[in-house]
Amino acid sequence: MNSIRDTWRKWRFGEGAAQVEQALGDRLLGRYPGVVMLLDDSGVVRHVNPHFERYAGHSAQQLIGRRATLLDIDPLHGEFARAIAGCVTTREPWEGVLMCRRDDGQLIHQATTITPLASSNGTELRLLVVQHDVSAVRELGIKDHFRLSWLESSVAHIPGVLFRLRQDVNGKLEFLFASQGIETLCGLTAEGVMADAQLLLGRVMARDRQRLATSLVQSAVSLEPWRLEFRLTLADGIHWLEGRGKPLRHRDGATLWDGLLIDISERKEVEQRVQRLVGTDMLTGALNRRAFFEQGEAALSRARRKGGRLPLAMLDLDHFKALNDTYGHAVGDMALETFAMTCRDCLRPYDLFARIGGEEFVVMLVDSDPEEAETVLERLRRAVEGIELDIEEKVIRFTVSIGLTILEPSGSLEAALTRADRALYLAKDGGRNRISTSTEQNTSRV
Ligand SMILES: Nc1nc2c(ncn2[C@@H]2O[C@H](COP(=O)(O)OP(=O)(O)OP(=O)(O)O)[C@@H](O)[C@H]2O)c(=O)[nH]1
Repeated sequence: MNSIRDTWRKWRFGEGAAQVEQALGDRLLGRYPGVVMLLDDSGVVRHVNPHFERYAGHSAQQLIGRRATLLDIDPLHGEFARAIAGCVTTREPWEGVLMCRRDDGQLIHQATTITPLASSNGTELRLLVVQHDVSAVRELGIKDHFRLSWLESSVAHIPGVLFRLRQDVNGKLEFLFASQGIETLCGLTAEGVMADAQLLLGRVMARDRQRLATSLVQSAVSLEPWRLEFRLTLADGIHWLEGRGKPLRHRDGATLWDGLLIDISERKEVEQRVQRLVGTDMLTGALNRRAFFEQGEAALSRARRKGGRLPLAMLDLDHFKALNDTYGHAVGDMALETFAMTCRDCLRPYDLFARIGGEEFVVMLVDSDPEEAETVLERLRRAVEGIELDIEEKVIRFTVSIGLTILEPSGSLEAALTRADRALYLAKDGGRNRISTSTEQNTSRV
C-alpha cells in the first residue's frame, strides 16, 4: 500500500497525471487487494485497477466514464460526493470510511483515501481513489459493541459487587471500579464508593478491620489470591460478606485486585446453626463445651469398660489480655485460630480438643499413659512457643500454660477438670509457659 502511495506522490510532484493514468494498468496495481480509481476533476472515473470488479462489485465498463459516486449508497448526497468536492477545492487529501453498494446490492464499508494529483504545471487535476474493504472489521466492532453492552448490563445485574481495588505503596485503598450491585449490597452508590472508599471500608466491623488489612497486605506481598469473610455494620444490622480478588502489581508499585464481593449472611446463619448442632467452635474449629462433655463422658465410659486412664489437660494462653489490648481483638482471634491449628497438629485425630472458655482449652488424650501425655503436651507447648504471627511487619509470639491431671476410670470428669484447673493455676503462678501436674494424690510443677 505504501509503495503505491509513494509512487503516486512522486508522480504528483514530478511528471504529471498523464503518466499516472498509464500506470494504472501496470503490474504495480495488479496485486493491490482493493479498489484503485483515477478520477478527473469532475469525479468521473478515467481508469481503474485490474482487480477493480472483484473489490468494488461493479464491472470496469459500468463505471469508466461515469461518476465514481455511483458506488456510494447515496450517489447524490453521500459522503463520497462531498469528499471529492472537498479534494478538488482544497487540493488536500481525504481519508475516511465510505458506505458503498456492490452491484448485487450488498453494502460494504470501504476505507478510502482520495489524493489530489496535480500535473507539474498545475493545470490538470486528477484524483487518485484507493479503497480497502473493512466490512469484516466493522462487523467485529459492532459485535464488540454488543458484547460490551451485554457485559455492562450483566455486571450491573450480577448479585454482588464486581470491583477493582487499588492499594498504593502507602497502603491507601481506593475503588477504581465498583458495579451497581453495591446499592443492593449496602445501600451505597457505586460512584460514592469510587470517590471515597471509606464509605464502605468504614462500615467494616471494628473487630474485622485488622483482619481485612492484614489479609490485603498478605495478598499484596505474596500476590496470592485474596479471600476473606468479614462483617459490615449496616442500617438493618450486621451482614457477612465474602470478598475474593486476584491481585496484580502495577508499575508504580501499587496493587490492584479485581474481584467480587457477595453477601453471605444467609449462608453464615446456616453454617452457625450447623456448627451449634455439630458442637464445634466457630473460630477455632475445636469442640465446644457441650460437645466436650458429651464426648468426654463417652470416653470415660469406654475407659471404665475396657480399663485405662485418660490424661486430661487444661490449656490457657498467657497474657492474652495484653495481646488483645496491644494488637486488637482481631489479632487475638488470629492467635486463637493459629493456636488451635497448632494443637491439632500435635494431637491424634481421636484425642479430644475443646474450647471451654475464651482462651481456655481442654485436651483429653484418649488411650495414653501419663508419661506419654507429658511428652505430647511438652511438644505442644514448644510448638506454641514457636508460633510467629506476622502482623504489619511485627512478629507476635505467645505462650501457653498447661495443667495436667489423670482422669481415673473411677473418677468424674468434673473433678478431673477442677484438678487440671488447679494445676493450670500452678503453671501460671510458676511463671507461665510450662506444664504443671495435679493427680488425685498430689500436685506438682514441671
Ligand atoms: N480475641 C479474643 N479474645 C478473647 C476471646 N475470648 C476471650 N478473650 C480475651 O482473653 C483475655 C483473657 O484474659 P485474662 O483471663 O485476664 O488472662 P490473660 O491476660 O491471658 O493472663 P494469664 O492467663 O494470667 O496469663 C480477655 O482479655 C478476653 O477478652 C476471643 O474469642 N477472642
